Amino acid sequence: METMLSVKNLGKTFKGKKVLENISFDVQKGEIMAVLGPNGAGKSTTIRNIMGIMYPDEGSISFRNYQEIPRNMIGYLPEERGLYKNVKVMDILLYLAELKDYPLKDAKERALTYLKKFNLEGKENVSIEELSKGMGQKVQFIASIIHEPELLILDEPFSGLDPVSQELFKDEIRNLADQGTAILLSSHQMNLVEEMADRLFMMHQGQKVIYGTMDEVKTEYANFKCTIKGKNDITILESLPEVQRVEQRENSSTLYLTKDVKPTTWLKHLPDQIMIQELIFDRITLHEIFIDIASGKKLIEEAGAVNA
Ligand SMILES: Nc1ncnc2c1ncn2[C@@H]1O[C@H](COP(=O)(O)OP(=O)(O)OP(=O)(O)O)[C@@H](O)[C@H]1O
Repeated sequence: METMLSVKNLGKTFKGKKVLENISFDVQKGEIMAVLGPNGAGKSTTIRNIMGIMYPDEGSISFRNYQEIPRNMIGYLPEERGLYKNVKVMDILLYLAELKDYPLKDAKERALTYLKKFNLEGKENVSIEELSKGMGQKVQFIASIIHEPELLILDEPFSGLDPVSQELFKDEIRNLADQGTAILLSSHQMNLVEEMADRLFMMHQGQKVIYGTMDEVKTEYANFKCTIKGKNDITILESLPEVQRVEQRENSSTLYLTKDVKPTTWLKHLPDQIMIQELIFDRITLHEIFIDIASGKKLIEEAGAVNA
């Protein structure tokens, strides 16, 4: 594994308020690293510091062995969308490729390939302002990868996309990683992150709360839960061993279990009086871990930190 981006002990203060504190992570060649956190956690500030849009008060950022981050080796999809409005799709893509010293002939070929991939075939000569929001976002995504960057930074790439386009983006981001691109991704779509990220860095109020591979995070933080379909008395469910809390709906209940529960033993001891039409036993999702953190539950302190 080759480290492409290394962020060390980043700190940033705005008007006396510390918005980043001791942020450290790296991104390896060929991996998708997700930066997650609730609104205001500091994700965009971290990315803007990496991109040199602003400078950190503390810490350092390096790309491979370079002192200065070489802009033509990096692709960036900013959170704020918007390309020049009055310009044709192909013209803007070629212009941006040229700014990155990428050969025009190759850029044109790549542009056509990606326009086709994103169902924008034939839109080369349409001006940006005539495109829908989602179409514009696809063009902006193409603009961020037209020059074959070694490191790709995507700030909320899925926002505003319909489910089909989200899948297209997801597949393409995975493809790029498989071809060796190092990808740093910030997103609120937890289901997509869960499906695609190799590692994740979760932050809250400018600080690290979780850092590790998806498997490590799941094993460490995603306790088991058991969903039972059928009408049951909540007091009986709550009194079962190793049940932390119960969420009850009309005709089903979800039991959130303690960290060290052994599924086979636990299931064996379910009393006969419990009515089971269906039973699903799995782990809590990244979405649920995220909600716990964002709502300030003590999950992190209880579990300890991965890669602390
Ligand atoms: N230019 C700025 N001046 C002052 N404060 C700022 C500035 N930019 C960001 N902040 C503050 O820094 C904190 C982190 O903001 P940031 O935009 O990085 O969060 P985020 O995790 O990207 O949030 P979101 O998910 O809402 O995009 C917030 O408290 C925000 O108010």
